[in-house]
Amino acid sequence: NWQWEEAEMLVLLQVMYMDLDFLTAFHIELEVLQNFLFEVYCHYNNIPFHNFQHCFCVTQMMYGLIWLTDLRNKLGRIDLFVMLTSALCHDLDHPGYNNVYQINAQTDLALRYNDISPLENHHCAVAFGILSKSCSIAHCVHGETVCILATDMARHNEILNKFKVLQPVFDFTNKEHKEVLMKIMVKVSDISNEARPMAVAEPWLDCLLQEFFNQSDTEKLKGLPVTPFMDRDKVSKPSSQTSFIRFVLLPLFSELTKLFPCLEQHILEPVRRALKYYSDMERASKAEEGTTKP
Ligand SMILES: Nc1nc2c(ncn2[C@@H]2O[C@@H]3COP(=O)(O)O[C@H]3[C@H]2O)c(=O)[nH]1
Ligand SMILES: [Zn+2]
Repeated sequence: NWQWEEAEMLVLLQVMYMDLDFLTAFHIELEVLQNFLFEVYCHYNNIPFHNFQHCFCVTQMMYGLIWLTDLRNKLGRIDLFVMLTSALCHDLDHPGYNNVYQINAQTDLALRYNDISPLENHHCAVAFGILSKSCSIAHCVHGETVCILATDMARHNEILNKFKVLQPVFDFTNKEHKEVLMKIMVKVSDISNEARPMAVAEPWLDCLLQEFFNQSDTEKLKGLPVTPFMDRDKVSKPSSQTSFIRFVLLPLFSELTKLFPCLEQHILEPVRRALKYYSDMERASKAEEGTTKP
């Protein structure tokens, strides 16, 4: 992904919408789609991680997953449209400071949304604003809200557990089952950097840590509680990744792979390789620490 210019990413997003037949199915004029995509681009901030490039990667992953899992023949066109559009809009106007910060710093967003998923509610509100300008794209806004709100990691276990329970009896025609799968697909796409080749994934980790450290530095400056996994004095690249992969990525990705075994090589294997890479790095840095200590 690092090779694409912003204008190229906009064209690629357009191709994804065209390729999934959304323009014909929903009578969307090409110019309306282009204006919509440009508005989305304008509403992402220039911050280290939650920027337009992240939005592009998440949408691209969703597009890839839809093809790999043959969801075109399992879900309705509108469901696919909701998933791709949710991926596109899921971090709109992200300020670079997470929900915990919003709540502790009592920001306008936290006050507006009563401390309940302030960021995700804001991403939805900004998405509404953009979607309402182009009504031929504003399909099933309810579905998009549900999927975007599901990206709050505070709800991770709730959503994963729901999916686990449905897994053995999963039915693509059941509305409730479908909704949980759509949430899982958006969540998987959102945190899928480690499923990409290492040369792509590692710079993303640098960007994420830059945003994390920026938040914890601000928390220290303002005397707010310091978010431990963002503290530059406590986390390193390998420590951050080994626990994230073990406790978040592998459990989530394995569950989706049970429903779609073909995903094993695409999302599980690269993540296992990444775990080995960062575990080796962690061991090496511990060994080095051991030899340099007086
Ligand atoms: N440590 C770690 N956290 C990640 C990674 N990818 C996503 N996340 C976290 O997962 C979260 C998903 O929702 P957010 O975008 O709020 O913030 C994201 C990060 O906090 C990763 O590769 N490593
Ligand atoms: Zn995201």
